[in-house]
Amino acid sequence: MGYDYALVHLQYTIPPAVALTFLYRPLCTSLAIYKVAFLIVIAVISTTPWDSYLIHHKIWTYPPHAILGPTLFSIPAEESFFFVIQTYNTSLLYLLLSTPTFHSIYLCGKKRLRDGRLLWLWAPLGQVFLVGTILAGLSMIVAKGEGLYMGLILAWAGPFILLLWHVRSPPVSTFESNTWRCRTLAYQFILGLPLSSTLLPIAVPTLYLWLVDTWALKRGTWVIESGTKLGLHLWDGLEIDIRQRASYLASIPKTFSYGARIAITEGLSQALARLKQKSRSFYLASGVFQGRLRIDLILLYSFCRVADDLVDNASTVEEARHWVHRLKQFLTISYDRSQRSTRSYIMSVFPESVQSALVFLPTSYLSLPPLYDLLEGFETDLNFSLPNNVFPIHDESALQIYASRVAGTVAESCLELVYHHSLASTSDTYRQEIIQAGGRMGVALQYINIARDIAVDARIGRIYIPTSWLEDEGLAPSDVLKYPKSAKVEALRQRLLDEAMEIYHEAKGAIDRLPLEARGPMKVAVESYVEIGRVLRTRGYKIKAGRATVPKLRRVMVAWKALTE
Ligand SMILES: CC(C)=CCC/C(C)=C/CC/C(C)=C/CC/C(C)=C/[C@@H]1[C@@H](COP(=O)(O)OP(=O)(O)O)[C@]1(C)CC/C=C(\C)CC/C=C(\C)CCC=C(C)C
Repeated sequence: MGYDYALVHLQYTIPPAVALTFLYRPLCTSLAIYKVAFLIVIAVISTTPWDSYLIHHKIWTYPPHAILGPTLFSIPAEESFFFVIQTYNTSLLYLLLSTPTFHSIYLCGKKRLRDGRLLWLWAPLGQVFLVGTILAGLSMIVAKGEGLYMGLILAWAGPFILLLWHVRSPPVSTFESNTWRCRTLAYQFILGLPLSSTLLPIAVPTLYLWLVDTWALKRGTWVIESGTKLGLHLWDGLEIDIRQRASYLASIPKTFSYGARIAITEGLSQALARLKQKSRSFYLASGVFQGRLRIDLILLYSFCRVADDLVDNASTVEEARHWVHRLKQFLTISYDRSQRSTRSYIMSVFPESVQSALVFLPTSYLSLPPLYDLLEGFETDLNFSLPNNVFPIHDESALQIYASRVAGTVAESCLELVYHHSLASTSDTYRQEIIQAGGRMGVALQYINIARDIAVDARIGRIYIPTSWLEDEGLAPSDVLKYPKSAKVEALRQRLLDEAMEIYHEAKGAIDRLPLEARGPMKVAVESYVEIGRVLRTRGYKIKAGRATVPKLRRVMVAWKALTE
């Protein structure tokens, strides 16, 4: 009996497991636990017979002075633990590194990789290579010579990788009322994913475990018997052993994410690109939501953004009104379940660049009133151009109504999605209380948005600060339009921020009453935006494209704090 192998774990595999658990803990969901547990079960079941065979045939031995003693099918307990901890570490690293990756957009529809490499060519190439590898492995086993160990590795790992290369998504995936034909092979998905989700989680543990292996082989903690190995060394002390690499590849959950059945790659890609380009706060927050909720929030954002932009970017008020009308018409048709012409209406009336944002709005579980009210809120913006020069936000109550229409409604829709995707059961009254608080939070965020954009809005003739507040400072709307950065306007910005913070503090407790899986991510979404308000309260904040920005590191810290609180 000895402690050598146990020490390998104590020194090299358990510390990274603890560190990765600590890092991943704020992002952990029951889905992630299921994924890791599933992979561990697969790793243990597939490796145990193979390892047991190696030990029985004395290809792989453990000196008795290096192990504690208990065995299962002749495999020392430490080695069985290795299957578990190695898979655990690699899976967690993969999950961490792929947190920002929006897997659904890599599912199908891409015949070419981004850099133009032809994907279809990879299928036969992969097949030939993997089948060749397996055959080579089998022939080395039959020859029973120095290549025996390598042969056993290739013949064992090859079929797993071949299987992964070829897993197919279901032939028909449905999303809402849209049916999309798509058959995806896993290799398309694997090759399409960013390297941070594929190569990195394989390369880092492989290199790390090579180093550990070197150390253990040198100390004699485990031994590969001579006569069964090729004798090739990557560096002094390390046999070429692709076992780790193969098992990492097999342990990466590349294919079966929650959204794996959704073949709306193109629409999702556009929605994600829109979010990434337009809102750094919500883009960061979207990374910590999981599964379908994440997808639907991104789709909701895409719809809101497109609707807002259509109205804001119109060259005349008439054109803007026209878009509001068409958007309302779109909602009416979508929610009139007897009509099946939503898609053709979208295609015939809206520009191609925005069509997918409307097609993929999940109308079957979002209610109509908040979406409709949002469009009514946009109509307020059009009143800035009325000829009588009276500004529509005349007092604080007009401001509140406006903010709850353009942002309270968005909060309501977000929360509808949270509850739709949650298994937690809550009473209607409880839910209504939360949704009401959410609406208030939306108002707070909109106040921050207005406080940030005073100068940007003034350039297009808009002032959202109530006219009555301007009067309190002895200002006329024209003063704000001309000098949006004056000391008096700055005082009004701070007054608006005070209001925003008061509402935020009132409403934020409700986030802790949300279903567990949405709490952390929702805090990240809210806190990332509120941080803009905090920045606006500090002197000498950074301006980018005319707007105050939160530095990247600070945003990440805010997200981390929100998740770990
Ligand atoms: C994580 C994720 C992807 C969330 C998506 C949230 C979402 C659907 C946002 C839509 C934003 C949008 C474009 C709305 C149109 C109207 C508008 C402009 C509203 C302002 C947003 C600012 O977005 P952005 O900075 O991109 O816009 P501009 O650059 O100014 O054009 C708003 C400030 C409203 C945002 C309000 C919310 C997202 C609601 C937040 C509240 C909750 C989620 C509820 C919290 C829960 C409780 C229980 C308190």
